Amino acid sequence: MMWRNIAGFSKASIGRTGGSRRCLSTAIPGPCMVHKRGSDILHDPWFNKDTGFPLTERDRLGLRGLLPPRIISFEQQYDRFIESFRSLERNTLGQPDNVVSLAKWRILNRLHDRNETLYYRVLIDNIKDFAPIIYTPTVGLVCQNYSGLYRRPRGMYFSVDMIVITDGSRILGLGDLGVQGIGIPIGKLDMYVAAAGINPQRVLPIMLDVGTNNQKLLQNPLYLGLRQPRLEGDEYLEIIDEFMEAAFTRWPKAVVQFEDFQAKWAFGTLDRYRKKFCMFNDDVQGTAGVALAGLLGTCGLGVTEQAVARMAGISFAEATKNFYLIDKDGLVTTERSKLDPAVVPFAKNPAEIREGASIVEVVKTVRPHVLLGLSGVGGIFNEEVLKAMRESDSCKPAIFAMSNPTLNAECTAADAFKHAGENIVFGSGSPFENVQLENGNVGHVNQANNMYLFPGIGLGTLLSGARIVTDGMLLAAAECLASYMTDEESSKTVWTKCSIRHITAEVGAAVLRAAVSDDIVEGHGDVGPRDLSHMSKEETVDYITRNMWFPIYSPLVHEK
Ligand SMILES: NC(=O)c1ccc[n+]([C@@H]2O[C@H](COP(=O)([O-])OP(=O)(O)OC[C@H]3O[C@@H](n4cnc5c(N)ncnc54)[C@H](O)[C@@H]3O)[C@@H](O)[C@H]2O)c1
Ligand SMILES: O=C(O)C[C@H](O)C(=O)O
Ligand SMILES: [Mg+2]
Repeated sequence: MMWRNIAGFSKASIGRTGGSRRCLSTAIPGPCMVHKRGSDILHDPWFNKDTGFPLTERDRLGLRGLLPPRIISFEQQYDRFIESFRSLERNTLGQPDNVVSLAKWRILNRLHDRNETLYYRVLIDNIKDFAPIIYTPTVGLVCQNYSGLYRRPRGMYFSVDMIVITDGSRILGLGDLGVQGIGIPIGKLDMYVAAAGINPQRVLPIMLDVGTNNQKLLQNPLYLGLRQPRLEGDEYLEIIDEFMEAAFTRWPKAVVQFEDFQAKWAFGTLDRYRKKFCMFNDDVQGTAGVALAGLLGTCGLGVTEQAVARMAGISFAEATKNFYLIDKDGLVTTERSKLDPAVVPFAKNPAEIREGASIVEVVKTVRPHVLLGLSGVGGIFNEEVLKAMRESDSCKPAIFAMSNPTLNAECTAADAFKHAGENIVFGSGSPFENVQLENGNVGHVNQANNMYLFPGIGLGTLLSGARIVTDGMLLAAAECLASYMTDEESSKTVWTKCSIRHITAEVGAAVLRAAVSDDIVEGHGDVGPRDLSHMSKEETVDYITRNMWFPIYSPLVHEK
């Protein structure tokens, strides 16, 4: 673990460091804002500016001689990095996708390890190109190879706002990856920095190593985690309980995001903690919100409100009649033994459609409007299933292949448009290129990934000071996201067309305002609960936006 010495940003500590004898004096030097000197600064990615250190800082922080004399501006450094990245793209043309993706991840990761300000700036400005590398789908490949790729730990911090925790038991659709799953909290928190403007000094990725049941990893001599089977039952829960108590004792105002826990623990831990701690489960709640936004969005903006109103107007039992749940054993009916209580309301009458019916049978019988894939199994929306969707009762059927990473998607975008028809709405968890259709139009791909929701849920909750995340806050987030999908042909990609920070600010504001409605806001910093409740929608968006961190080099010494 790396301990970052960030002392020196408060007035008191500026006073303490002011007389540091290690500051080489020029005229009448002002105080230095950092305790570290020389190579310690260059090796700290938070402070490091590489060749961008101005002369005053080189003098006073003991950097002369450690850097080449020429000063390179931030913009030049930025352009140079982008040029190296593009040259890597050129040099790896024609090589296998996995090799290229990992090479791209390495060059970004090396920058992250060296200079965080530059790293986050290139990430924010090029989020469309870089999110698929630091996040889904390449992060899956990184997790699979993590023990071999590992170079340097990612930190320990003084103050924490956002924690993303995993136990590594269900990493994307790749199964149990043990400690190598740490790549997911790191990737999610990078998205928190890029999309929500959470200060990278205040995020904490956590991997709880409770063992792994992945035999290949247990036998791999390079595997970095505990070589023991996963803890189970009460022993497991005691560890999670201890973590939650410790985290909230240390950082009572933090928000904890549970990520990629296997279903068996995802639902149980959510029930156990959601009324007690400020936490949510991204895969359960964030994903439900994205799927809901997608469903509302496919109705078109005009009818979204009506759809919500109608949904609110019917009972849960009525609503479940419209859903057909298929798992690895086929369609779930009441004939199934040992039904999970959460599944019971969805179980169909076997007289209507047989127990265990395949996806294609269900599609042919039900002629659904929407096909939603969260199976983790690549390709199960095969040609036959997709062709059956042509008989959908909807004139604009929706196909969401939400499983990650790319190879685990239920179908590709190209296959969906080719087999199911050119009138479909397509969404996928991992990015796909838009598809050139035979009729000359473009088949638009929406990225139906919780990355459009969790940053706003986390940021809105944090800035509200709420101590729990309510259903109202989650529904507000989904409805807000749905409003970004319009029915116009040209705007089908609108989720990705708007800047992700813009979407996050709006989603965050919706979450915060829902927390106000639920009367649970406690305020954040100088902004009290009354201030929050008096803010208009626009003022709330503005408040959220003003609280976003942005990467620029800060001066490390006072000029005077
Ligand atoms: N796009 C997103 O934002 C997003 C969010 C969360 C999860 N996911 C993806 O969803 C996938 C599943 O995650 P999860 O947490 O729901 O996993 P899970 O293990 O809880 O659920 C998988 C389900 O798929 C069923 N299944 C397995 N094989 C099947 C088959 N051949 N046919 C039909 N059903 C089958 C299983 O019975 C199970 O019910 C993963 O790939 C994950 O990456 C995507
Ligand atoms: O990580 C992602 O890309 C989305 C989601 O949380 C998943 O588990 O697949
Ligand atoms: Mg996940």
